Amino acid sequence: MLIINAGSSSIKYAAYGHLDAGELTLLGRGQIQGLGTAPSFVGKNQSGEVLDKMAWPDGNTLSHQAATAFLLDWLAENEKDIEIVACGHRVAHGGMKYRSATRIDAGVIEDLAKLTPLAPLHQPHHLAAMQAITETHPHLPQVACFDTSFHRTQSRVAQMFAIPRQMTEQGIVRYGFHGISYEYIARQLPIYAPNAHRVVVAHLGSGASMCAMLDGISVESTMGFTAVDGLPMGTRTGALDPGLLLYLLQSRDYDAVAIERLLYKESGLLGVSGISNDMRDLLASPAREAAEAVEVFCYAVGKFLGALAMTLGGLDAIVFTAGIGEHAPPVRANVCRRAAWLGVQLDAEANARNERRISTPDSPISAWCIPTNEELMIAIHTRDLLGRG
Ligand SMILES: Nc1ncnc2c1ncn2[C@@H]1O[C@H](COP(=O)(O)OP(=O)(O)O)[C@@H](O)[C@H]1O
Ligand SMILES: CC(=O)OP(=O)(O)O
Ligand SMILES: [Mg+2]
Repeated sequence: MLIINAGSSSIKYAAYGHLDAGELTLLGRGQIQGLGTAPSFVGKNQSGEVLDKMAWPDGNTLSHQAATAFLLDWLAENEKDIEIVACGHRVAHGGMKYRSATRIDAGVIEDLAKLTPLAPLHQPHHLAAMQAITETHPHLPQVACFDTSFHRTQSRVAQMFAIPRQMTEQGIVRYGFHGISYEYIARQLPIYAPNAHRVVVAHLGSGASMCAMLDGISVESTMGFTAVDGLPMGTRTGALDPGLLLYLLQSRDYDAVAIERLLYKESGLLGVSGISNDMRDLLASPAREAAEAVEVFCYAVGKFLGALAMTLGGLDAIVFTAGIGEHAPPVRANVCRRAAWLGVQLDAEANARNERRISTPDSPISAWCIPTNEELMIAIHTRDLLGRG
């Protein structure tokens, strides 16, 4: 099975073999990361050894579409031994209709395309990947796995906006995203922290959100109807006073296109720093603006941690994952410092080494750094769905 996970700054792929006992075996994986800043590719074999890598010097111009085409060409050329029998795709938005993994056909593609305005940095790239695969492998079964599925366990109240009821009934609700990642973490955490029932997971990547889970079930998340709500992100605003948008429309000559650009592309870490949307650049920069962008980000993570702990009636553990969550000790340390009053005691050395447990052994609330694996989760759903057929 070929798995494709298009994110806002990256396209990740993995190939899994499906052996007799239903076990999934990793055959190879890799990604193009840094789309929009400094794109680079790495392809690895099943043991994690690098097979190939390259970087695009005039990087900013590599589109998601070109990156997908590059990956498919590279796989055809360099992974000739892997015969693809199915393809699983990550899809950011499933809307009201698609609540679990679904076999892709022309009707599904048409439905998902209608959700593009709700996830403009993602949905077109998922669809482009499906179409590219359909062209090269017209009979290959393809499966869509949705970021929104995991959150459908949330209470009606948690999913509601305070808007006229008929709009809620039409599906204008808080969907939540990054659910494929949260589902993977929900399966992993009991291995490390079997007694953690009330957990907040911070998926901090180019897109960033947080999820409150009770015994591995989503009860609340920071993202809403679209993937722009909640935390500030690489280029997205996060939660914003909606009155500001009205002001821009009425008094500053903004139109919908300019608003979309502001919400999705010009803001977040990039907008505040004026330097980069990549946390690595900001942590390495001596500029005051870079430090301020990091502070704005960590402040928001801390603020939402408090709110999510409230929805759980307390907190047993916090988990950091995704690009920033897995690789940026200063960000985790900053957030844990803010949560010290709640009972999070950071183990600074474990944190600096990106160890799994980053809190002290007697910390009342434990803190964890757990790498996510959305590709494996997609492979499991793809296998389960097609296996049933
Ligand atoms: N070593 C690192 N230190 C700090 N931030 C990092 C590091 N590695 C990756 N990141 C951050 O993670 C982001 C990518 O995260 P990822 O979860 O792969 O994003 P996405 O799936 O949204 O494209 C990058 O934009 C960068 O900000
Ligand atoms: C939903 C979302 O923001 O995804 P990503 O973090 O991959 O951009
Ligand atoms: Mg991602």
